[in-house]
Formats: sequence, structure tokens, C-alpha cells
Amino acid sequence: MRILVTGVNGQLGRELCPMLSRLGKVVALGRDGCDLGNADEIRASVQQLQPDVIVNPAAYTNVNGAETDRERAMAINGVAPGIFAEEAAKMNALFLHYSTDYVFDGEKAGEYLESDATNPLNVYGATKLAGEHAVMAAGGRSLILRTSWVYSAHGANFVRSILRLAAEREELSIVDDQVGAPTSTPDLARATVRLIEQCAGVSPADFPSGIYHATAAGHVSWCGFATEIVKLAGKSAPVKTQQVKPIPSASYPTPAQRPMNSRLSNQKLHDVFGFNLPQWQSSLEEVMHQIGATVAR
Ligand SMILES: NC(=O)C1=CN([C@@H]2O[C@H](COP(=O)(O)OP(=O)(O)OC[C@H]3O[C@@H](n4cnc5c(N)ncnc54)[C@H](OP(=O)(O)O)[C@@H]3O)[C@@H](O)[C@H]2O)C=CC1
Ligand SMILES: Cc1cn([C@H]2C[C@H](O)[C@@H](COP(=O)(O)OP(=O)(O)O[C@H]3O[C@@H](C)C(=O)[C@@H](O)[C@H]3O)O2)c(=O)[nH]c1=O
Ligand SMILES: [Mg+2]
Repeated sequence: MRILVTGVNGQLGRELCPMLSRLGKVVALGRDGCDLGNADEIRASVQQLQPDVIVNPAAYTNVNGAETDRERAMAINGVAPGIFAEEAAKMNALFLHYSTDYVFDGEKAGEYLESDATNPLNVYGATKLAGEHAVMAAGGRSLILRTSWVYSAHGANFVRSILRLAAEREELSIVDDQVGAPTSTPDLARATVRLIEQCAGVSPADFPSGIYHATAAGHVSWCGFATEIVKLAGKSAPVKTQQVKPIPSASYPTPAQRPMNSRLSNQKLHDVFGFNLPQWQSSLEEVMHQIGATVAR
């Protein structure tokens, strides 16, 4: 099996490569190998490599930056996924893509279903939603995993930001009125491997193409998540933070608005594929072990 992976220097791409290499030959594309802003480069890469599977974790993920960089965010998040999906469909390759809780406005009281209406509050969410539509319009065998609050032992993420701040500050002020499921890259990469194993041989006629929510089980506010990060960090490294103070979103103004409710039901994933991701707390412990004491220094 030949597997093309994009965004291999990102947090999820970096986790995927070694795990996917157990399934076949991985061809890893970074920005220099293929610029996702260039449709011709995408088509040429896919046609040259003739993959059986394409996995696309590359994205424009700077949520605040996207507010003033709409065109670039749209090219990478909204257009490129559709081109990959079209090329995959032509060669009957399997296409795996990732999307976000930020396609929703967070107004729903309970967990969001895949069938719920979308209404992104920010440019990043709007561009990711356009990407979902483009992938579905291309036809072919494709799975879109909508996940949330992704973190990893490497790259830019909330866990590493909090560890950095906890080493510097006595008190952290963190928003407490946005709730979601922090999801680790090891969990997402394992889910991806499992889906490819289950799907590789499925014919186009039987293939369950579509959107699947795939987040860690449970939910927490950003403040609750930060509190747990600081607690775990304190076990292995000196931490300055004595207090993690809950604040409302209104007290933490940002260029991009975020949804208050990011909870996604994972029932469909379980019904169709027979598994769910673990609880967020155990996965956070796994990643904190990977980080060790070094980052908190
Ligand atoms: N991070 C999160 O909290 C969440 C992420 N997601 C989705 O999950 C997926 C994985 O996210 P994550 O691993 O966190 O993302 P990262 O930002 O860590 O990595 C994205 C990668 O995409 C690459 N990239 C960006 N622009 C281009 C381009 N023009 N050409 C080629 N490569 C490019 C980046 O390259 P470079 O390193 O050179 O900049 C980077 O390596 C994405 O689809 C994201 O939207 C969903 C929910 C939450
Ligand atoms: C660092 C910091 C953040 N915050 C808040 C801001 C924000 O509401 C929340 C999380 O901050 P972040 O910068 O990680 O948020 P953000 O980059 O918006 O995270 C999102 O990224 C994209 C790519 C996604 O797809 C989403 O699922 C989500 O993970 O914490 C504080 O309140 N205090 C702080 O000191
Ligand atoms: Mg961010």
C-alpha cells in the first residue's frame, strides 16, 4: 500500500508518519514538497505518486491570523482538500481529511451531531467548512474526521503554551465558558490507522464516505484543561503557577470569535466503525509523559 501524507511537519502529520509506515510505504510531503496553495502542484504530486491512500492533515490553523489572511486560508483549507479528493477519486484512492468543531456556532445546548447545521463564527471555521463541502462534492471514497482542540508533544498547541506560561507566571487567567474535548495526536493517528485498515478493501459502492466526529471522550473548559495540565506538570517539573483563574471569553478578547460549545457526539463513528477515542484525561497523561520534564523548564 502506498500512502501519501501531507503537512508532515505539523503536529498531526508528524505523529501519523511512523504509525502509517506500519501499513505500507509512506510518502511524506511537507510544504517544500508540495505547496497546497498551488492546485497544479497538488495534481502533479498525486498523479506522480499514484497513492492508494491520501491522508491530509495539512491546514492553515492560525485561527486569529486567518481573520486577516482569508485568501490564503481559503486556498489551503477550502480549495486544496477538494483537489486532493478529486485526484483520489480518479484513481480510486482512499482520502482521509480532518475538520474542526469551529464549523459550528456553539449555540446548541448538547453535543453536536454530524447532521446538525453548521454556522462558523470565524474565518478559519468558514474555510474548513468550504473544504468539507469540496471533499464531499468530489465523490470517491473519502472520510472527513471532525476533531477538536488538538494537542501533541510537539508543535504549536494549548498544552505546550500552558506549560510555557506555568513555568513563568504565578497566576494564569483562562477562559472558562468555552467547552470541548481536547484530542491528542496519538489518539487521532491511531484512529486514522484503524480506519484505513478497515476501509482499504471496501468497494466504492459500499464505502461509507462522509463526515465523522472523532474527538476524545468527555469534555472540559479551556480553564479546566489548563488546570489539569498544570497539575500533571507539577509532578515532574517546577511550576510557578499557584492559581488557574477562570475568566469569561469577554475578558480575553481575540480577533477571531470562538464557539462556546464545541462538544461533538462520536456516536456515528462508533455505529459505523465500532470504536471511539479514549477519555481526554488518560490521553493527556500519555502526552505529558512524552513531553517529560523538558518543556516545562
Ligand atoms: N490544531 C487544532 O487544534 C485542530 C486541528 N484540526 C485540524 O486537524 C488537522 C491537523 O491539524 P494540526 O496538526 O494541528 O495542524 P498544524 O498547524 O500543526 O500543521 C499543519 C501543517 O500544514 C502545513 N501547511 C500549511 N500551509 C501549507 C501549504 N501552503 N502547503 C503545504 N503545507 C502547508 C504546515 O506547514 P508549515 O509547518 O510549513 O507551516 C503544517 O506543517 C488540520 O486539518 C486542522 O484543521 C481540527 C481541530 C482542532
Ligand atoms: C494562552 C491562553 C489562551 N486562552 C484561551 C483562548 C482560547 O479561547 C482558548 C484556546 O486557545 P488557543 O489559542 O489554543 O485556541 P485556538 O487556536 O482557537 O484553538 C483552536 O484551534 C483550531 C485550529 C481548531 O480547530 C480548534 O479545535 C481549536 O483547537 O484559550 C486563555 O484564556 N488564556 C491564555 O493564557
Ligand atoms: Mg491555535
